[in-house]
Amino acid sequence: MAKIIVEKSPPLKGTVRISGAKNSALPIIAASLLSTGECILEDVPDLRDVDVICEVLSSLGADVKRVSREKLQINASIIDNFEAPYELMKKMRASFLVMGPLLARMGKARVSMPGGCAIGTRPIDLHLKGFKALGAEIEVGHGYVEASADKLKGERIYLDFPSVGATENIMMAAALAEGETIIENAAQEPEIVDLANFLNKIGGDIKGAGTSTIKIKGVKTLYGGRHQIIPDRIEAGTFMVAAAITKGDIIVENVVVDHVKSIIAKLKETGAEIIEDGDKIRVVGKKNIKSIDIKTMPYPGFPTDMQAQFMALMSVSDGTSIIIETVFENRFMHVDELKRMGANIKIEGRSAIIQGTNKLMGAPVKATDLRAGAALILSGLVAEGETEISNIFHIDRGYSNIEQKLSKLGAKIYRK
Ligand SMILES: CC(=O)N[C@H]1[C@@H](OP(=O)(O)OP(=O)(O)OC[C@H]2O[C@@H](n3ccc(=O)[nH]c3=O)[C@H](O)[C@@H]2O)O[C@H](CO)[C@@H](O)[C@@H]1O
Ligand SMILES: C=C(OP(=O)(O)O)C(=O)O
Repeated sequence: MAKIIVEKSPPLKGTVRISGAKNSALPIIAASLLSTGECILEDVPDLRDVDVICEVLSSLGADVKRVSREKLQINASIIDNFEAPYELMKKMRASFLVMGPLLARMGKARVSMPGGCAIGTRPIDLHLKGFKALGAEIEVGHGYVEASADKLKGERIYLDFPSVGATENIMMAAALAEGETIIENAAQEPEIVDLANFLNKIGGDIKGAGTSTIKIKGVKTLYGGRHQIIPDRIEAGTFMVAAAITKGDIIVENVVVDHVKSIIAKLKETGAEIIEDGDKIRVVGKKNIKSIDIKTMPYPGFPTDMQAQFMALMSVSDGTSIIIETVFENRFMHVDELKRMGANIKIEGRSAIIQGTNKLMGAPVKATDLRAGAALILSGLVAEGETEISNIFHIDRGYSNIEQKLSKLGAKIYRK
């Protein structure tokens, strides 16, 4: 099994280009199932998760081609299967996003239950509540969810929590429903806006994405179209933390500044200097990293997907920090691994109390999930000696060419 080795590195310097967002690409690829024409998607990141969702689409009968490293051509004019099997679903939870499009397009869907994962149980009740409200009959059994409807009908749906996946799945199902669907307490993440923009480009009628109320007028047919995926705000944030933790000077380019406001605000609190310039952000790390408190929240709050990376940064800060995780109930798996490297962290319920130290030590550690893996790489950059990270398939789910991108900035990192 391959490992990533990170050695204590000099302050990182240079420019890094951010790839398209994983969390936009996945629902947009799933949404291509709604289209009867050809969809061309640009800036699709070269990631394991993207390969998996493409495999799911192919298994349903869609024609999916990677015409170049970051460009996909999807033709779902013929879909001859409405079942997404366990073998593919178990590789990635986000595969459940094909449920809404399949139901809308075929009137039927049979999709394996996604199951829990390292960061929490991650139920799908809100997705199912939405499908039911649109008129679908739902049956759950033998590890599968089956949904069927002669015709989906628009309805007003209130989400008890602004779930990203449920908002996306309901939005996709409602795009071809009869009449208007209103999602209240919808997720407001930039990836929701990107999905709505894509659906509108191929003939959909969606308003309000990016606010807590989304109105979807169902249309009869969705056609083909071309769309460029937005930049990955979490990849951008991870490199911004790399600049701060190594006390380096990095320009992150291809980033929407508005999407990383909370990350910028928190980095400034740690003392880092941030210079915004169009679609570029320069982060200059300072000698002294100030301790700060963080609470993860749905967008526009501080993203849970940046929690582990900031914990790595707080581990080498000048005082005591508190991080409260409110989005996932079990997203502290990286704590034990960071402690193996000398970090001083205590968990109390949903809070982590981090006492900064100036002495992290390289150690054999394992990536327990995607962002945990990123946090271990960041810690490895400043730890004495060598950090050997296993279970790196998690990292490959969401970071494209991470060793190459970091090496170009001067990091000592390689895969063996
Ligand atoms: C592919 C993708 O875009 N993944 C992102 C998406 O995941 P995902 O779409 O799975 O995250 P959700 O917003 O749905 O989950 C947030 C919270 O809501 C709960 N919940 C969710 C659905 C449901 O039916 N019932 C329920 O209780 C979850 O267990 C969790 O505690 O948003 C998360 C929160 O920003 C990010 O961390 C993930 O990177
Ligand atoms: C939790 C994440 O992704 P997923 O929802 O695909 O597991 C993530 O990107 O950090």
